[in-house]
Amino acid sequence: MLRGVITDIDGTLTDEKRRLSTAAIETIRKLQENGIEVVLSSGNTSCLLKGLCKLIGTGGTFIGENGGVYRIGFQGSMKVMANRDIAVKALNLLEEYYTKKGIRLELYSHQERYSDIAFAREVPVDEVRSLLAGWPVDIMDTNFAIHIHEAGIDKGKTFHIVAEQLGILPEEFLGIGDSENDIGMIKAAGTGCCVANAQEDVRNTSDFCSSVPYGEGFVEIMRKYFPHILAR
Ligand SMILES: O=C(O)COP(=O)(O)O
Ligand SMILES: [Mg+2]
Repeated sequence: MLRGVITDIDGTLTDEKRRLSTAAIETIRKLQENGIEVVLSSGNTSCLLKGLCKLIGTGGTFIGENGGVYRIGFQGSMKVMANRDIAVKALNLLEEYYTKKGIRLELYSHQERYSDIAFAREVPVDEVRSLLAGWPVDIMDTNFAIHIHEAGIDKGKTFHIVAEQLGILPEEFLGIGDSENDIGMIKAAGTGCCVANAQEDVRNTSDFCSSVPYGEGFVEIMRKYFPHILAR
């Protein structure tokens, strides 16, 4: 039986311009009010996630920075899963290389990150991967940003810890997302889903993919798996 939902944010609850779907918010509220634990899981920062949990109306548990940070409930203290130093060193190398080419990387929320670094997708991710070949880091392209963090961290690994602390088995969760940073989480959840705009490798990992994209796709999937709560 499903007891929890772990959901990506950008591209799953939002559209391509990062605008939240109000229908998805309503759906999350109904799930949470009916005893389904909804966990937000994003590449974004803990600052943003803390606000979103409150404003959307979840139980306060989140995973941020692609698994690099997490918190259990509103009262939990935030835990950091990775050493950020290696990501910052990798960034220094990239900045040195791109500055010589006259390119300035646009960093995202640099001061608010505890475990990773993120920047705009204005340089080819394959080039970033080859510049950092052999470094003990993972590089994620989320369609919204390029992220770098210490190797071995991802939403899926941190999800296992979060599920245990919530007292819900990973198999009792529905996991849903849209891009490569969601694959570990979608695989780890008992039911793995993606929205119609998902990257090809995410579609191939999922048990079910919605017919419509973004927030509407999220709602379609929740109605399919929680018909008793979300009957129209
Ligand atoms: O922060 C990003 O790059 C994407 O965030 P997401 O994991 O919520 O899609
Ligand atoms: Mg996403």
